[in-house]
Formats: sequence, C-alpha cells, structure tokens
Amino acid sequence: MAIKFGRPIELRDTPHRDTAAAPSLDLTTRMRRNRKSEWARRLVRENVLTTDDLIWPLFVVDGSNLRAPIASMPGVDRLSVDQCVRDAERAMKLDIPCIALFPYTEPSLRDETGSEALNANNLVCQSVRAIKREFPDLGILCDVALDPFTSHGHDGLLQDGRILNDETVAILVQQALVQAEAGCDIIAPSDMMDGRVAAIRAGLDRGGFGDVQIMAYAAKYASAFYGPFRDAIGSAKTLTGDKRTYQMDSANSDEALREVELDIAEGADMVMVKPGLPYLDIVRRVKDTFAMPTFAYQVSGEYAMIAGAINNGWLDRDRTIMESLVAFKRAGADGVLTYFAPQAAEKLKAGR
Ligand SMILES: NCc1[nH]cc(CCC(=O)O)c1CC(=O)O
Ligand SMILES: [Mg+2]
Repeated sequence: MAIKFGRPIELRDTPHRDTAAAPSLDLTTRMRRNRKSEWARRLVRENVLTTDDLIWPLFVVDGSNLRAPIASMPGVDRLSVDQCVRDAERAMKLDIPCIALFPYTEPSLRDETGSEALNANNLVCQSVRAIKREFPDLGILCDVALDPFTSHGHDGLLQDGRILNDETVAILVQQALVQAEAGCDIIAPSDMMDGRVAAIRAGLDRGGFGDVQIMAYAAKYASAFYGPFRDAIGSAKTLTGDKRTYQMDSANSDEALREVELDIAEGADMVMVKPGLPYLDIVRRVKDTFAMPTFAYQVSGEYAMIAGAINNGWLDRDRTIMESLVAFKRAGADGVLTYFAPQAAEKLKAGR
C-alpha cells in the first residue's frame, strides 16, 4: 500500500460520504457547502473588521477625575481631561488608531457666536495637548462646527432665523487653526456650510499645517439619530429649530455624490457619510464613485438603540456589535466612527 504523509493513500482519497443524508434534489450548486464549518467560512469570508478600522469618539467635560454618565448613551461617559487621557491610553492598548473629541461646554461659556470655539485653551485643545504629551502616536480627530459653543445650538452663526454661510466659514477656519495649533491630526468639519473645506485647507496651509488632514463630513444628513449626542454636548435643550437648511434631506442620494465631489475638489483627504447604518446605500455609492478613503459615523442614536436593546437582554451584545460594524466594511467603508470602538477592539484582540 502506498504511504504518503503517514497515511494510506487509498484511505486518504476515500471521499467523505454522509450516508445518512443521501441527496434527493439534483443540485449542481449547493451554497451551504462553503458554510459547513468555521474554517470553511473563514476561507471564503469577504470582509473583515480589524482594530485599524475604528475611530473612537470621546466627550470631554470640565473638572478632574470625573466620568459623568450620559442617560441616553448608556455606557458612554463625559470625561474630564485627565480621564480623557486614560481612555486615550486604553485606545493605544487596544490598537485603536484614532480618537475623536467632542466638548461639553459650560452654559456660561456659550454665546451667540460660539466664541469659546476659538479659545486656544478650551476643553478640546486642553485634551489634545494632554493626550499628545503622553501618547504622541495616537491619532486625534477634532470636529469643526460651532454647535457645542453656541447658545442657540446651531453649527453656524444665526441671524434673523437664518444660518449665515460665508461668515460662519471664516470662523470655522479660525477654529481649525486653534485645534491644529493644539496638535490635532485630523480636522473634521461637520458643519455642512458650503465652501468650508477649501477655506480650511487654505487656512491650514497658510498657517504651516500642511500635514494636518481633513476628513470632511461630506454627506451629513439632518437626522433624528443625533439626539443622544446633543444630550451629551448639552445642546439638545437649547437648540432652536432644526438643522435642515444646512444638513442634507434624508430622502436624497444623488445629492450626496455632489456634496462628496465638491469636498474632494476642495481638498478633503477623506470623506464621511453620516449617520451610518440607515445610510449604507450612500456609503456604497460614494465608495464606488470616488474610490476615496471613506468613513461612516455610527452615530449616537444608533448606539442608543443597540445599547438599549442589549441592556434589556433583547439582543446579544458581542454579536450585535460586531455584525453592525462589519456591515460598514461590506458597504465599502474604510473605517467607522463608533462609540462601540473599545468593546469591538477588545473582542477583536481576544480573537475568535
Ligand atoms: N455638528 C456637530 C456634530 N458632530 C457630530 C454630531 C453627531 C454625532 C452623533 O450623533 O453621534 C453632531 C451633531 C449635529 O450635527 O447636530
Ligand atoms: Mg458640502
């Protein structure tokens, strides 16, 4: 008997037969064959989520040694600067490449024009400096928009019930410069004013920040799913009206391509679609059309829905989180901003 690798070839070549289930349908193709075991599923898996795909948004609040829960985002806290540094350390340990910072501004510091946004020592700038001091290799993304700083909760200047575009852009350029000065790596304009990417790019370049990247919230929809975020930054109660004159209509899709095209032409290095899961069709169109580094934001309301159901025992925690995140990869996203970043990274690092 011929011996190869220690086993009789005749035996090795005997096909495995499941005699108990002799097929009665005459099918050439049976899709289930490739799903028969974990190793076989791994072999044909088309998309994978890794820790490299994650951006973790954090909320900063004044104080020290403080972690203040946010009622509508169970499991997410507002962090004082020192605690923000601790979570930055956690991000480093979990191989999360980048965090995003959002401030809760004291009501007394909010005004009509959002002037605190330009304070080089505001909470965001303090956090960037503190984190960069300890963890220079962690990427930091800062949002550019005025809503955490304005008394009326809008992203731009409000005059006679209208949001001024060009006047707002001039302020956003200053805000971007203040954040770049603090050490921010990625400027992420989330305001949806027209022309802001070009203006910010020019401002950064003039200021000597040619290496600072821009991730444009290019296709950002006027969404009910931002509710918990507005609780977190304290703009929910003060917001007058809604943001439908500058954020996109959720019924539109072609318009997203025009928005993205403009932001790319204006110098965006990366583009974002927001919200996430309800807009995966937009992610796919954007990726297919422009082949740009494309990100999606799984926003606060999406987090609240999933976390709420998990906490009620209605959905399995790990499986739901991982399924929701790989969906972004399947849709063509290169990465996801998600409040589940640490949970997902822990799960990924633990392996299967
Ligand atoms: N312009 C600010 C901004 N940046 C990110 C979000 C939402 C993020 C989330 O819901 O998690 C918002 C809220 C808004 O536009 O009202
Ligand atoms: Mg635009």
